[in-house]
Amino acid sequence: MKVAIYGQYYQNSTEPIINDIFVFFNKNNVEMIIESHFLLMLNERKIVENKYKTFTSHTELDSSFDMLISIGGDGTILRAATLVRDSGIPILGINAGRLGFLATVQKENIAEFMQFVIDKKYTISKRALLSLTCSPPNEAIEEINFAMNEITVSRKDTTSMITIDTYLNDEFLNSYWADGLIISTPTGSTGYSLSCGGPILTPDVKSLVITPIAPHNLTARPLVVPDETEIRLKVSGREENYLVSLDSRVTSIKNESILILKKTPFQINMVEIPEETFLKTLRSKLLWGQDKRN
Ligand SMILES: NC(=O)c1ccc[n+]([C@@H]2O[C@H](COP(=O)([O-])OP(=O)(O)OC[C@H]3O[C@@H](n4cnc5c(N)ncnc54)[C@H](O)[C@@H]3O)[C@@H](O)[C@H]2O)c1
Ligand SMILES: Nc1ncnc2c1ncn2[C@@H]1O[C@H](COP(=O)(O)OP(=O)(O)OP(=O)(O)O)[C@@H](O)[C@H]1O
Repeated sequence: MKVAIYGQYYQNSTEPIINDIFVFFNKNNVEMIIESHFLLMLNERKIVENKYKTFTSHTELDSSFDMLISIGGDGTILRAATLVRDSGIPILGINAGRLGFLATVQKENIAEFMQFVIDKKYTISKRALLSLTCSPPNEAIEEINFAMNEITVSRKDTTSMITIDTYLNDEFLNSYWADGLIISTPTGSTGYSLSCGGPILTPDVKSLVITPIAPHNLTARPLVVPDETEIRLKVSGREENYLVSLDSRVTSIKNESILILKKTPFQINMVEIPEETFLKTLRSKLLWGQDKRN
């Protein structure tokens, strides 16, 4: 078995996590290839010997890898997805962060959960992604053109709201007058969209959510549409530019550009361990069942 290991940060809590993973995988003859910046951080603190092979970019992650293990929070998983891209390599997230909606394996139970990995007792949860075409083209988007959570347009350099003309499959939907608009995948429905009043979708639902950010038309509400829908946006406002973000990556776009959002032809495979299902994560992160009155 061959796994890629990825993390963005080093903190004191990293050492025991790394220790648990490395002891377990070495004992079970699992080959580990470590992302080069992460290995450098670990080497500097003398946590890991220098004998491990490294990878530096997505081009080195091929089908010979069985899995990528992401050590961090949800932000680290979003970055891990940009390494894996369309290779199909499943991602398993070990939660060293705070919320850990996507990074589901808790750091306290690493050996137990890694045994599921070795025994192949896990399922794959396929996550639909969104991609963006911008006219005129925008280079910043083209390098990594997909979002696992959401694509957001939002106002820039101003408190003045923007107007977002929105079309679904060429049919006019609405002109949102708002701080911005979020187009979320089912995965992203528990992220930014949820904070703006959007519904939660389970990851296997074949839909997208269109959620306005603080709309001034008070009747504007989150809308769920089929994920085959082509969504076209045109933004206008007092400033010349506005922001577009794909998950954590942000760029500036000129007003009146045409944005077309579509589901990508590939998906990201997330590893789901039997005891750490989406519903269990939902219950625990949203504190469902904690109200002692029922
Ligand atoms: N007001 C908000 O809720 C808000 C604002 C901006 C961005 N975000 C989210 O943050 C993501 C970018 O992450 P970052 O690390 O760069 O920013 P960050 O460091 O500000 O983290 C944002 C928070 O969103 C959580 N999060 C991310 N994806 C999630 C998901 N699918 N389900 C539930 N929670 C999720 C993370 O756990 C973290 O607590 C965006 O894709 C967006 O979904 C949320
Ligand atoms: N490799 C790591 N080792 C130890 N702690 C980490 C590591 N990576 C991340 N963390 C901790 O998790 C925090 C958040 O990480 P990250 O940016 O990946 O997630 P996030 O998007 O903020 O999500 P979350 O709210 O789930 O933590 C970091 O500030 C840090 O405290």
